[in-house]
Amino acid sequence: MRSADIDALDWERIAAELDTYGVGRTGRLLSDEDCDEVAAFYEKDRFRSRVVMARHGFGSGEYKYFAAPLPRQVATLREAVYPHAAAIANRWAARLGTPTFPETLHGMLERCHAAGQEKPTPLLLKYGEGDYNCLHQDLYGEVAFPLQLVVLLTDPAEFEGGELVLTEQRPRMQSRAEVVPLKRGEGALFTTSIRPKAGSKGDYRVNMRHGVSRLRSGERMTLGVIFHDAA
Ligand SMILES: O=C(O)CCC(=O)C(=O)O
Ligand SMILES: [Fe+2]
Repeated sequence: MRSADIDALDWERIAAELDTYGVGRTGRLLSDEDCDEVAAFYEKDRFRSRVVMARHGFGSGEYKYFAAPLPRQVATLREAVYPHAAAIANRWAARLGTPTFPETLHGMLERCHAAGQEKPTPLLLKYGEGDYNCLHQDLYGEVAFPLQLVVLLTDPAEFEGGELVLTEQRPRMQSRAEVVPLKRGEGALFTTSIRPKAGSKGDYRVNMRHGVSRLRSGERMTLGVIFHDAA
């Protein structure tokens, strides 16, 4: 997809869903051809590290962080989605009374690099039967952008289970879960950790985590796009 296609997504709806639920489906971000091309990188030499999730207690399955330079499709997505995500992040920052974020990805990455966070964080994740991803937050240092993107690369007809799950921890209340069904090439923009939520007595802070439920059969691949770099 070109950045004009990304600009043409229904950002008003996506932002409204993020405000209410902490996650919004974006609609299609990658063509089927791009999904295949991005997934095929998994077997190529384009990564800075590979994580076998079971070794760290993160779940089961594996993922790889892309090395710089990022593949064209990934770089375009990260750059083109960022300004729309930053508009949402900055409205949240105003509500939370926290510092704002640069308007461009370039500005955000400069801030990361100045803080010693220089490693790219976009990643490919691969799950087979029985694999899952424990609830977590993708924070890699002091500098953190509050939203991130995930794109489903596999046709959902090719696997069972393996749902993207988010939990929302509310002060002095029980946690709420949200499951996000995605089509192939579709993305979900979601809260990395803290967001403001409107309540009857004004805004309060909720803490979110995300993960993936157990894959019952088949194979599932996703592209994760995190907007802050890692130390
Ligand atoms: O595979 C998924 O749907 C979620 C992966 C994930 O944890 C991420 O993109 O940060
Ligand atoms: Fe994650």
